[in-house]
Amino acid sequence: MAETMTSHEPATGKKLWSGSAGDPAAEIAKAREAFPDWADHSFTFRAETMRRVANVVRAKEKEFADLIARETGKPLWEAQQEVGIVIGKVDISIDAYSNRTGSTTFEGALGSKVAVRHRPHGVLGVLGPYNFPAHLPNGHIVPALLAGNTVVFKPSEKTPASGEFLVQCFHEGGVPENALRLVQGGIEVGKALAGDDGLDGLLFTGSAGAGKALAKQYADTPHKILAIEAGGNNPLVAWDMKDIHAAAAIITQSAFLSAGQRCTCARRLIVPEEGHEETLDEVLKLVDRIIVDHPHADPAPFMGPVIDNAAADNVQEQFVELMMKGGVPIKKLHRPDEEKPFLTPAIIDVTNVKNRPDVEIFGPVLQLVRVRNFEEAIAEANKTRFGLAASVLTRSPELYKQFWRGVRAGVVNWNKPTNGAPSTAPFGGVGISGNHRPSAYYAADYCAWPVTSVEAELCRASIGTGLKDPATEKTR
Ligand SMILES: NC(=O)C1=CN([C@@H]2O[C@H](COP(=O)(O)OP(=O)(O)OC[C@H]3O[C@@H](n4cnc5c(N)ncnc54)[C@H](O)[C@@H]3O)[C@@H](O)[C@H]2O)C=CC1
Ligand SMILES: O=C(O)CCC(=O)N[C@@H](CCC(=O)O)C(=O)O
Repeated sequence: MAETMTSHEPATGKKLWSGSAGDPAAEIAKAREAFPDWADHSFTFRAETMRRVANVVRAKEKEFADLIARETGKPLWEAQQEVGIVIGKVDISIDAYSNRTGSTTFEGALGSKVAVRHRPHGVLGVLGPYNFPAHLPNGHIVPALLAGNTVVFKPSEKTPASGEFLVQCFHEGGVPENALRLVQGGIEVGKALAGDDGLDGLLFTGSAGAGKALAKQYADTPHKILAIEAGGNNPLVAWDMKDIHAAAAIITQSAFLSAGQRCTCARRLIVPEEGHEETLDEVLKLVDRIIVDHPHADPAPFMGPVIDNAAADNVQEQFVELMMKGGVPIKKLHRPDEEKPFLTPAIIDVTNVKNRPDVEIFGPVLQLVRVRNFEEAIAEANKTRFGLAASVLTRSPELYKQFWRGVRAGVVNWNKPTNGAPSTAPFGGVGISGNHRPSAYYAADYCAWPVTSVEAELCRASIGTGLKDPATEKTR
């Protein structure tokens, strides 16, 4: 019998959704059946269908944002932003398909033409995380469908309702039911989907640990596409800022947006030993004003709860571990109600913690590291196996240049937060943050394979040398 699943509102504990886990093999079979027809449609047809999907989402914007806010706990304004990004993804992906994977022809040798065209892989799986239950899977689904693939999508087991809503929008917009299949379930269903022989590739967004497990699972199938978008232990260097208030706002947004549940959130604030106190005071003033509350509360909160009690327990344990290793809390992590996953923003000085765990604390915890000079700041920024996002706050273009060249990350920003990356650019990380298949604008790349054809309307001999001339018996 299929496993029963439920999802609960993190802010209230109320049951939001219940259903059954699905069967990935059955869904892949349906998507396989739909593939030839969907791939045979013109790109224009598929692009128009996607635009209709965007219109459906637009028409349901309020309802969708309300659901996302309730299911994830993120503030309503942030859920509204997420729905806006879902809509915007369609035009960006249409543009990206043409720019990254469209068709080109150019002159070849001996009057031939060289044509480069792209073809879809077949049936692609999409595994989504809970923190952006619509935007991130949508960021794979739209480019995959546009390129002519069909898709089987498994949302996070923590946000099944948002995943289901998203798929309904595609179907209402005219994507055939079997061209996009929904399969609900947890890790075991994810593993079964990823490992099914009928799948031509997998587009994954989630934790680095799961990414590694999937890379192992795919070791025997190097011919299958595997795109991994994982998390980070992201550094933010606050060095020599002119406007301390603005800098404090950037630091606060970087660390605590989405209650710290963005892969791009700053986890480490790296500051000069001498003269960082003013910046820190300003950050603390701002942090003290942060409202942590229900997603629909009035006044609107900056942060909601984290996704569930288990996640809150985990963040609390990681904070205590840092304290036990010698970390000095500057602003303690509080959980006002032990039964609920609301956490207040926390800052801890870990400068003297030896063997700091290089992990992603997926919650509102910022670790402060004091360093003696800018070289040390770059070295500290690179003290991680991850490599997703990094940012430097400095007045000096030279220091930014040094930072840009010295830091290993897929997103390297100057006087801007670590998060809030644009969908109009490639997005991905190095190290264990990914596998060199950046998504967002470059998602088009892994959704289609290029076919190069050297073409001529008539056969013409191309061997000119190394043959004997029949008339003279001489070698040409
Ligand atoms: N680089 C990026 O674009 C982003 C990365 N993330 C990362 O995602 C994480 C938070 O999301 P979570 O939902 O907790 O991630 P997760 O890794 O626990 O789960 C993601 C999805 O993969 C499935 N899954 C987990 N383990 C699996 C396995 N071994 N085999 C097959 N499927 C498996 C889950 O059921 C879920 O659908 C954070 O680490 C965050 O940094 C989140 C958003 C964007
Ligand atoms: O995928 C895109 O279209 C752009 C990248 C993006 O949305 N990045 C987000 C982080 C996603 C996450 O943390 O889960 C950001 O930079 O805030």
